[in-house]
Amino acid sequence: MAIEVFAPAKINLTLHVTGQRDDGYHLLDSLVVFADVGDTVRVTSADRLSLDIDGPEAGGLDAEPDNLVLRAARLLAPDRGAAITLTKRLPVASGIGGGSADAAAGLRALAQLWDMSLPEPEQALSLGADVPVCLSAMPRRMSGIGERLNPVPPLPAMDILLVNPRVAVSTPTIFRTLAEKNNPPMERDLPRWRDLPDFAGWLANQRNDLALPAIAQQPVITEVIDALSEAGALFAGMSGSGATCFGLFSPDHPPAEPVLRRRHPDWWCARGRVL
Ligand SMILES: C[C@](O)(CO)[C@H](O)COP(=O)(O)OP(=O)(O)OC[C@H]1O[C@@H](n2ccc(N)nc2=O)[C@H](O)[C@@H]1O
Ligand SMILES: Nc1ncnc2c1ncn2[C@@H]1O[C@H](COP(=O)(O)OP(=O)(O)OP(=O)(O)O)[C@@H](O)[C@H]1O
Repeated sequence: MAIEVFAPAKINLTLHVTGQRDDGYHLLDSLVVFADVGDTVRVTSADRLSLDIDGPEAGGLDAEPDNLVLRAARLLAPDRGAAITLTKRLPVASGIGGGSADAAAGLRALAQLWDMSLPEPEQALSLGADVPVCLSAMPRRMSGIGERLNPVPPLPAMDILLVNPRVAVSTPTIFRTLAEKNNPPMERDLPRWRDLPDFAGWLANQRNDLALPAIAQQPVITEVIDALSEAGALFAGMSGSGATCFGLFSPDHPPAEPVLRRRHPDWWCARGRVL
């Protein structure tokens, strides 16, 4: 039996860093969505645990024991076997949760293969702060260090363009170089957005507190955000700790993607729909 689970890209539309715990982890308040752009995890029965990686972004990763898909398998059942194939389409270390999305998809696929229940969010968190939200794979307001998940008001339909300037960014380094750790959260109750322009206007007044330290390390991020705005995005920003940026578009007015691709042939670029 083969089971295939899609691992959608995670996008932090907002990312407010509101404090730091004694163990060094940061407290967040983030509006997280997913896109129909992502990796695929496929599992089949086998005596021992193995991982193959293929796909256009496979070069960025080795099938080492610390691969998050293998760590997810061992968390679920330390001694069981399965042959896992990871098709990698999301750039590695790019702020769109690739590893966490793969871990969550791996947990789903293997829980089905092995007829087990999924781990609790606290357990999933031990694989990575983004794993609980990736397990939900729905728009969520994420807080705590990533373990508290709340529903959000209905979002308008939107298309998304993801662009990565092909620079890898280390999440711990960006958190470490963030100057101010105690920033205000989003408003207590999120508004009921009328439509996409209303939502984009609201986003323009929110923040990604990791953008400044990420831009200090990789100034090209500013160029990416500008290019997305030039391509007609109603709102453009950076996801997670970068360097991937996103532009939001009305489904009726698709982005000027060919122009962007022509001007920046080296950048990774993927267009999709917000799920
Ligand atoms: C930046 C985000 O992508 C926003 O969604 C996440 O908070 C990061 O999630 P992730 O990559 O799954 O993070 P982890 O693998 O758990 O942590 C990587 C490193 O980032 C830092 N980290 C991560 C999450 C968090 N709330 N506070 C932190 O300070 C820690 O130094 C940690 O060692
Ligand atoms: N299946 C995987 N896919 C991607 N990275 C993985 C995977 N397994 C382990 N890793 C390691 O995890 C690190 C972070 O990669 P990932 O792509 O999850 O970062 P990210 O997109 O910045 O995530 P986030 O948005 O959650 O911060 C990489 O340096 C990589 O070596």
